[in-house]
Amino acid sequence: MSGRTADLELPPDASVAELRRRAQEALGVNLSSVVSSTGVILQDQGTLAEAVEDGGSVTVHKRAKSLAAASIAQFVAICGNGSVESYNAHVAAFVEKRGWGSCQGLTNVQCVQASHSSFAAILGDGSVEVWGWLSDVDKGEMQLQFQQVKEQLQNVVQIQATCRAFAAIKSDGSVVTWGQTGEERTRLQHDLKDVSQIQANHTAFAAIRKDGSVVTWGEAENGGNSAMVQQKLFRVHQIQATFHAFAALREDGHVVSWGDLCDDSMVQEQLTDVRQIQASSDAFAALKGDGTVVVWGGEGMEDAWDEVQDELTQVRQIQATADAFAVIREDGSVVTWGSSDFGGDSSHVQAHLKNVQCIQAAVGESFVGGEGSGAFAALLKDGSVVTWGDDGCGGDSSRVQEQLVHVEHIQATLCAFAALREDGAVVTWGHPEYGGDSSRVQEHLRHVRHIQASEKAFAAILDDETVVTWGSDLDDLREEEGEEEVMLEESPEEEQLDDDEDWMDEPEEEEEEGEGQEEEEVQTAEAASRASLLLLFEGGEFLYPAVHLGFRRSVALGLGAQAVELRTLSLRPVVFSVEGFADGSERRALKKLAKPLLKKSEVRQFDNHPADGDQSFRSSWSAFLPAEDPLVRLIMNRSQLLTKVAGRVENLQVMRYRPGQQYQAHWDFFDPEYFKKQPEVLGRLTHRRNRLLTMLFYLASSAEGGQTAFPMAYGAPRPADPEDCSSWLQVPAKRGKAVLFYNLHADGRLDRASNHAGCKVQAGEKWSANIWAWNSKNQEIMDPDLDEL
Ligand SMILES: O=C(O)CCC(=O)C(=O)O
Ligand SMILES: [Fe+2]
Repeated sequence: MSGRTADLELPPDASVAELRRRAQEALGVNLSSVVSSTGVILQDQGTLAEAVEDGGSVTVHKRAKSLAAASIAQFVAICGNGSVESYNAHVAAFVEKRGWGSCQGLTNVQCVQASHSSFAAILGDGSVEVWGWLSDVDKGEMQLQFQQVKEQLQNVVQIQATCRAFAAIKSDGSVVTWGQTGEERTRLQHDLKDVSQIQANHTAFAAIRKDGSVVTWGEAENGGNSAMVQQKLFRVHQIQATFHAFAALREDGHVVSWGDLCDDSMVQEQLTDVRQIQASSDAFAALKGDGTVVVWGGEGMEDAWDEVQDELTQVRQIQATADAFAVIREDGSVVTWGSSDFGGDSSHVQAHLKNVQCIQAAVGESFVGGEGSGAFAALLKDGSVVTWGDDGCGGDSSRVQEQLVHVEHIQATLCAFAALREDGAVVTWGHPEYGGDSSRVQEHLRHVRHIQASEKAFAAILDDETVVTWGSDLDDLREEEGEEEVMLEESPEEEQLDDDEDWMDEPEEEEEEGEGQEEEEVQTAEAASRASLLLLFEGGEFLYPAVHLGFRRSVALGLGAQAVELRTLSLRPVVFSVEGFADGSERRALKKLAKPLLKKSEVRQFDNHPADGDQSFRSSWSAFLPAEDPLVRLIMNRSQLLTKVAGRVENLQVMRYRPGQQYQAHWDFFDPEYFKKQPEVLGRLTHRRNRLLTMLFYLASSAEGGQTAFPMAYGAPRPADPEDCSSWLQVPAKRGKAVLFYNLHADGRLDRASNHAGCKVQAGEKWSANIWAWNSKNQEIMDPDLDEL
């Protein structure tokens, strides 16, 4: 494992799971499958004796995680199995409505392309899904257009996007476009054949066809119309884009450019033997075979270049911010030109710019003619870093200079840098709102393997595969929402109304939310639209991201249905309170249905438990409700829509607790360790199959006590006393409310922090309904006989 080794001694009858666990501990990494020398994935509960011959070998695989960056206000998570989860306050609502917010719907994602405000993903079968709009106007328009072309989107191999439009290349070389592409559909349909590549700037597209000709569309003056240069556009093999123009590199080394602010007539003669083109927001720089550089376009950029032209020899690499260029020469020196706010002036650090290995650019946010700033960071061969450009954008790294040693790699957002050091630490500087301040997460930034930047935030993958994200927008979000109180207060008025026998009189409780609340939500949404964040799941199970304590999201469960609200109560275990899941008449009807069916609750016995079990462990009465009942079916469907676990829920169960009754601290998953002698249970747990989540909703609560409590929340150890609810995270069993929590991690590992209890009812009665969902579809698990642990 990256050169690390560990000696483990295990008896022949030790399980494969045990081997993996021990290896994980010893190496400090997450390991997924254990594979025999013949390539068979070994099942967890098999023994080593069965799996390996004497002197034989097994390999243990480490799951590689990757991160995908996103545009300004959105974020993309890549699940361990190549599926994707995208997320933000705006996007989430849409994704969840479509039902493929889960990793299931979007499996095998090949790539994701972000336009300014939305995403498109190519799925494994070559079809395309899109999501995420910042404004309703965009959304309506884009959705409509997408629906019109969706059927044509098969066998897609590449997608490109401008701010407002998408273009997808199909394997037969045809192109499908949607969004604001200009009203030229007929021409495009005719011209867009045999396309091999597409390049996009902010508002126009340029496609290279297999014969090297070019087809353009989109905003005409920004490159969407190439008629003026059309006869020169042949044998093109590469196109670069500024915000509003294109430059095409031909096989013969000539360059042709068109669009806004990109007049190349002054330099056309020099544009020969070009090897590479780099673009700032509005200028191009071409690196020629002889190591010189030619610049055109942009305001004042050609003049700036003129001044340094003598120095531009033996150039190896060109980098650009939005309004400046920097080149590394063969001898490791650096030459810069362009706006000093963007790093065009490096004179004050020239003495240090020796032996430069590579340059990273915080491009800056600039629109042509507008204000903005950017910076460069050069990584030297000795692992130190030199920066210049706008101080606030990372041009000034003096605050962290001493820490910038043995740097291996630098990443940049639009206005900040993060350096990964050899020792796995991360050093950040630059604009705090762009990730330049990582102090909030600094203690976690150890053993970092990889950093990734979006436009405004960073994410780091650690050696143990966890992901840490930072970027000050996230902090804003937190501050604006505030850390919610986790103990939900029960209002005494409501409690009184809910007496068991006067069901029919139960009034529908109305949420009394003041106007202040609404205002707060608007603010939160605004904050969210500015946030960039990367979230990542491993293993392909969709879990609602907990985000932070008090985080609220509204999930729409279909047309006309009221949205359900989830609020994060704990990050580990992941626990949400749920509002608006079932209404009063539904709850009353469920209770009525359950009443005649109630039996003493059972627990699935562990191997070493006496047959009659411990009576005080689970003392409630309960009933599995008939799945044929229309109401039961409705509720179960709704729970599947909410939790995105289609076809994997057990029958709905209703529980009644009377005074003194409880459910002591326990786990809802089945720990294979406890069922070694019960093959019928073990058989259901192969491939990390288990109970993924539990959703409880409270039907009636005249009870004192009876909370659902999580002893291990916030890092607490397993409780010594399984009945002591006093200091645990508690969710009151309040009528109409619900709680949703995950018993497993996304990859199927048991989350022991999900330990929970139904606290003792002191007085009155507690009625709740319970939905357990598995992480894998398996007919047998619907067998109500396989009861709770
Ligand atoms: O009743 C409760 O609050 C907890 C119930 C529970 O843990 C379960 O049914 O698995
Ligand atoms: Fe439970």
